[in-house]
Amino acid sequence: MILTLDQVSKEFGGLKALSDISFTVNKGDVFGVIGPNGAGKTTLFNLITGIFPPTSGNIIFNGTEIIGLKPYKVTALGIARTFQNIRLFDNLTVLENVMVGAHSHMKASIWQGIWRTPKQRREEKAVTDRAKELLALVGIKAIFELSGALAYGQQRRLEIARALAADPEILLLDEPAAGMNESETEDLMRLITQIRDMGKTIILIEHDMNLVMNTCNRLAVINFGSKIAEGNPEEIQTNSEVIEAYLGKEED
Ligand SMILES: Nc1ncnc2c1ncn2[C@@H]1O[C@H](COP(=O)(O)OP(=O)(O)OP(=O)(O)O)[C@@H](O)[C@H]1O
Repeated sequence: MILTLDQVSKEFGGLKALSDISFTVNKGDVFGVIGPNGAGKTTLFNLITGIFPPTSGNIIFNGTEIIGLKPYKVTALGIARTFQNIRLFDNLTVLENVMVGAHSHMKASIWQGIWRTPKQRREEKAVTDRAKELLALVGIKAIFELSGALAYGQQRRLEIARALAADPEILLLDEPAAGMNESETEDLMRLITQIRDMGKTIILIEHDMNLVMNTCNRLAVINFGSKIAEGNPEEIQTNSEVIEAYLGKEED
């Protein structure tokens, strides 16, 4: 197992956003988290990535408790994410946006930054080369354009490249298909499978059930902050409580 959530709860004031959520993600999983709007899915990602701590419960990554760690520490340990609302630096180029994602892995100190030692130049070149590889992986060619000039679907793929630049063991994707058309979504499905084949573990929040059922090997269903089911896609699709709470309804 690579990530374990043990009875994790989160309250905001009087609102219980998550109640006693437990599940285990294994290395190489594409683990889906699904459920109606407002169920608590993004809150789950915020807890895993250290945006805020849980009210109670524990989160264990590779045998280490990660509760209370700052987001940059969680990233440095090996968990990177994308956001539901795209968060790119529009005034940086596509390539620079990915290079920013590698920041937590750059070893050269600020003094080396000023004097630009050979070590730093070597490191910079390695980061640039890696960023270009990742952009090729996600299929973006316009690497010297400002990121704001990219089409929406491409911006979502750029976010994935940026998260991968941190070389995470686990990649958290928050609604990566949101706003994508059918062919963009199909490309995304292939990309997710490719990233898994690179040895990464993926946790995916997504409303597109075709994508979820075709890419995930395991799923947890959240409803009103509680986990109502966990299983493989077939088990989830035939679970009557899940159909009642979520799958039977039209989602936006
Ligand atoms: N920082 C916060 N402060 C207060 N309440 C919050 C905060 N973050 C989330 N919530 C509340 O927690 C609940 C769960 O929200 P969350 O965004 O996790 O749901 P979600 O399942 O990701 O929904 P969606 O599919 O619409 O993105 C909601 O009632 C939301 O208003």
